[in-house]
Amino acid sequence: MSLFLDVALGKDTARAPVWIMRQAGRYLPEYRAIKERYGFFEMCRNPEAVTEVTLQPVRRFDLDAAILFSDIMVPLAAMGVDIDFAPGPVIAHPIRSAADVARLRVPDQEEIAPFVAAAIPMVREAAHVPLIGFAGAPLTLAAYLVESGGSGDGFPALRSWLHQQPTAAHALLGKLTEVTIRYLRMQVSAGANAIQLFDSWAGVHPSALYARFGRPYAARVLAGLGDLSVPRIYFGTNTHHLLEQLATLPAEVIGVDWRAPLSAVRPALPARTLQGNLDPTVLTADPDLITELAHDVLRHGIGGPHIFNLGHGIRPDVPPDHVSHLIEAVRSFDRRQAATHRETR
Ligand SMILES: Cc1c2[nH]c(c1CCC(=O)O)Cc1[nH]c(c(CCC(=O)O)c1C)Cc1[nH]c(c(CCC(=O)O)c1C)Cc1[nH]c(c(C)c1CCC(=O)O)C2
Repeated sequence: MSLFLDVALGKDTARAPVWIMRQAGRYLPEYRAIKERYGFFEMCRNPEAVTEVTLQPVRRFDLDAAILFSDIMVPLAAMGVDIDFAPGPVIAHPIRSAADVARLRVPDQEEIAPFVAAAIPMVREAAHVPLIGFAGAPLTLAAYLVESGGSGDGFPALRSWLHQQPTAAHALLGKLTEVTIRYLRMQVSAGANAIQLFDSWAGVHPSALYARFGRPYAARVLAGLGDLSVPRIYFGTNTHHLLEQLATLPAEVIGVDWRAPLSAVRPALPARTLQGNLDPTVLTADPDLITELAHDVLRHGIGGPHIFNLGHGIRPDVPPDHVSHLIEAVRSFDRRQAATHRETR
């Protein structure tokens, strides 16, 4: 086993394992060099490029896990969606009607992303740490499909659509759920050691809407992997109002964004490993401040199993040296000693 998998499966260890969301990305010069050669989407579809880019951060840094290099939008191409990246996803024809939904294909497990199936064993062969596979959660994928891209202000077109066309919405979410289960099962059978379900925009919805269109589909995806004995991580941002609902998801690990300290979230999520949650902008700060704020996160993580991560993806303006510094700060923190110190204070 490994520190990352032990903690993901609920072990409360002296040292917190660490990995970083978007750890392969534009802040790394070696990533930018490969992207220049292929372009982003081509890179995602080339097994050698996927393998190389997945390995870049684990070669450079002392990380406890690798994450498959891909994008949550990748499996949607096999459903017949016309996608581009600029750099965020852009959908040529937004999905808005029952007929749009009906046209979407539900491909077999082997058809969804054969290049990912080819890359995973190559990564496993070369990596000395476990590999996290991932997919987007149905409601977050729907956000891009309906909005036809990203949104700076809470995906209003999606939220309107959920109110206007609930039947079409449930049909879309049902198809996305089925494809996502197949896609993640493929990743695990190819060799992924854990999976993360990215529901990045879960938090834009009021609790009642998330209860109808979000949680049930995320729960179905996670339950659909229940027989595979790999840890399941569910990650969303801005989810403080949804914690009661997250507490009943079939996931071993809940990812938390940077807004609230882990100690404030922990009581609502009993018997779960928490993952997070340093504010990503801290990585642009002076190294001494990085250490101080990373140790704050670690102190708030005491009281149950904790995987250290950022509260969302790493940003392109981060100097790679600051990442090495952060990992060193996490490594040097003894959670048992800090807990004793806290009790005797
Ligand atoms: C919402 C979402 C997307 N993609 C993803 C999410 C969920 C995670 C999150 O909330 O951040 C998931 C994702 N996208 C990417 C990964 C790689 C694995 C990793 O290192 O974590 C993962 C896990 C690569 C990527 N996906 C994308 C890039 C940048 C593309 C480039 O290099 O030009 C990378 C490295 C493009 C992308 N793709 C998406 C956006 C919003 C963007 C643009 C944002 C940005 O500029 O960083 C959709």
